[in-house]
Amino acid sequence: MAASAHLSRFVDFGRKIICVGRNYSEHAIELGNAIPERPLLFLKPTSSYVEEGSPIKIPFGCSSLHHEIELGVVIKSKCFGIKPEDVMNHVGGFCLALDMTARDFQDEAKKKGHPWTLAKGFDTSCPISSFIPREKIMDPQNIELWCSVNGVARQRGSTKDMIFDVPTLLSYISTYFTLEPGDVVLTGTPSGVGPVNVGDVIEGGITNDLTMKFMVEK
Ligand SMILES: O=C(O)/C=C/C(=O)CC(=O)C(=O)O
Ligand SMILES: [Mg+2]
Repeated sequence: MAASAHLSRFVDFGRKIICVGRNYSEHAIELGNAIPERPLLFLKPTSSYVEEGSPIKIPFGCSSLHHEIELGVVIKSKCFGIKPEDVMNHVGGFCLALDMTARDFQDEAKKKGHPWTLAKGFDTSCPISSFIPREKIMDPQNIELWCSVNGVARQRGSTKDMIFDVPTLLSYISTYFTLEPGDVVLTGTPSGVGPVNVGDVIEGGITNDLTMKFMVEK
């Protein structure tokens, strides 16, 4: 099946987008957070997906929209309570994603002890690349991720530096959520997150391989 057909499958299935936060110590530190002892999870609705060719929209009232480049893991088969050594059998492939974050909304929510739903789950908060078949990424812990804004480098990191690796994350998540075909797990962002404004062009990629480009609009 063509890669694009796989993409429409996982988007059309419209299951869950499970996100991991603070999974790179340099990023946890840059925002003044402690290193987590267990994976920190939150969800985005599938209405947050946006594909290349459509813009990222700044949510109403947001004055600090941040980019976060992340490796996404696409689930191919239903599983629950899976051990780390078995969980990769349920992975169909990967994708690149931006966990767009209304940082001002998030800061306010953090102060009040409120959930991050508005900060992380608004429409267009999950720009996503085309599907990357599993065979193209033999080792998900050896991927270089980068992100630039208007051609200026902002983020560059290696998935080697994840605090919790992909099998550990998926196994942990599957202890609490049934993972289903089409679910996407965003594995956290390396350091270098920062603001974007109307008219900016965000590009992201995996070294020497897939790239994606999104324009920011009001
Ligand atoms: O706690 C914060 O201030 C911010 C945390 C995040 O936005 C977490 C992530 O989404 C991430 O690390 O990728
Ligand atoms: Mg993130």
